[in-house]
Amino acid sequence: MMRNTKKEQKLVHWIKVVVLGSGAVGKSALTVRYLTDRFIHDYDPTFEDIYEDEKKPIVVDDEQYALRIVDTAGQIEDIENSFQMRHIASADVVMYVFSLTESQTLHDLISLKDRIDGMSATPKPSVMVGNKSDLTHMRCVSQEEAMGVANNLNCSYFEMSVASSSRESVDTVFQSAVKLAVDSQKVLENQKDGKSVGKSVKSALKWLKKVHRRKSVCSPMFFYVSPVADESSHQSPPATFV
Ligand SMILES: Nc1nc2c(ncn2[C@@H]2O[C@H](COP(=O)(O)OP(=O)(O)OP(=O)(O)O)[C@@H](O)[C@H]2O)c(=O)[nH]1
Repeated sequence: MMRNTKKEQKLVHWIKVVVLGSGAVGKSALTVRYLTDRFIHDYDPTFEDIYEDEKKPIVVDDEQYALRIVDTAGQIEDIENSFQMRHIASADVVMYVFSLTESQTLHDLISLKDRIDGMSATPKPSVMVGNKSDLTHMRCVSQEEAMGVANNLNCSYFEMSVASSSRESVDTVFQSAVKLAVDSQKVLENQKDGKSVGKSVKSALKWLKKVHRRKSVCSPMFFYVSPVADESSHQSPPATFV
């Protein structure tokens, strides 16, 4: 039997995921839960943490991808002039996190994505995570609002509780982010001009205004919906329930 030579082994590529969002929305809790399956109860504001995870590579199209996760600070007001920009500029995918218990964090996310997209010719592949779905009594962002915003911003959307969603749900968020990054790279390679198909922030805000004050719909602990191609079409039903 022939032994595998180094050349025959599958290459591991690195994917850089930058986790962004307002303070205390659960960016560190999400990152640590993914890496260790432990939930951090305490709040300790992050300056910047970088994790490299080669132990559980994510496989997309037969290739292995290891994650480099940058957990950023929640001080996002002047992010353009912050040292975090060097990570954002080199990110393969951006994970925007907001809290379902604070509408302002969703508004912050819209503005943040607009500013970040404006800094490069091609917007970064992005996923959006609505966190803290376990706090049902404090919830003030409905699924409908969040899905509409995600659709308008051309993001995949995940709604979950880092505190109580299953390990598989947490893994799915990162696996989908990697797949999105890989697929986007392939699309860009195929389209030399690679200009954005992203939709305007104006339409995201318009959507929020439209559904504002409507009754929230009951939410499961976790669901995922990918962006739909047609802005005028209705929302897809959740693709995954865990
Ligand atoms: N109930 C509940 N609490 C959560 C959840 N996710 C995070 N938290 C709590 O929210 C607080 C803030 O979480 P962090 O992960 O530190 O938030 P962050 O976004 O990294 O905050 P910054 O470092 O300031 O940017 C902590 O006390 C967490 O335990 C969740 O899904 N449910």
